[in-house]
Amino acid sequence: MKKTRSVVLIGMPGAGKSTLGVLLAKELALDFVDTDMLIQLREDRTLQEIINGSDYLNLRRIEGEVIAAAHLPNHVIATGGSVVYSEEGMANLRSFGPIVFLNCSAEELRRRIHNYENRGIAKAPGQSFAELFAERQALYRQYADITVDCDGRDLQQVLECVLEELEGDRDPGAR
Ligand SMILES: Nc1ncnc2c1ncn2[C@@H]1O[C@H](COP(=O)(O)OP(=O)(O)O)[C@@H](O)[C@H]1O
Ligand SMILES: O=C(O)C1=C[C@@H](OP(=O)(O)O)[C@@H](O)[C@H](O)C1
Ligand SMILES: [Mg+2]
Repeated sequence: MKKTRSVVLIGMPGAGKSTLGVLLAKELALDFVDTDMLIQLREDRTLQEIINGSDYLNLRRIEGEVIAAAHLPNHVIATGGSVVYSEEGMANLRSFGPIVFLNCSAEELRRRIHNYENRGIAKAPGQSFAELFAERQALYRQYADITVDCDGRDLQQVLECVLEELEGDRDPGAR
């Protein structure tokens, strides 16, 4: 499938996908979408309500369905941290443009996330942050076309790094 100009942001909750996504969309003159909003709109309830009303696997299942069916050319796409559990969803996202992994250390993420247990994270009950981090890190790396390290960088600096990396990644055939 022909690539569009979209850019897909992946990474742990707290990595900055939603916040950075808007800035990046403005900079690249693209539309912006946060896939968490697509899920909530389809379900007419919040992510936390989905988890409370069923469980984390149901949220992952719904997320996979929504992402696999989404048509998002020419968007900056901020995903939820659990998107990488859907192979079909990730294949669909990749058809729209490169996948950028916002890589943060566990220590930095812990500083940013204060409500790990009730933030709506799609994790197994009792799964520790360290366990979730390790499990996810492998998946983010597997799907990333571009990895940007975010520790020690403010939003503006991360934005500049992402733009620089995208500039060097213009020829998708080279990937
Ligand atoms: N590079 C950064 N430096 C400091 N704080 C950041 C940075 N990127 C994001 N944040 C902050 O971290 C929090 C989580 O950001 P958010 O965009 O919601 O992450 P995500 O969508 O990946 O879960 C927000 O308060 C945001 O302002
Ligand atoms: O990592 C996760 O399990 C999740 C992250 C959330 O998005 P952010 O990564 O934007 O916080 C949201 O999709 C959902 O609550 C599940
Ligand atoms: Mg977000």
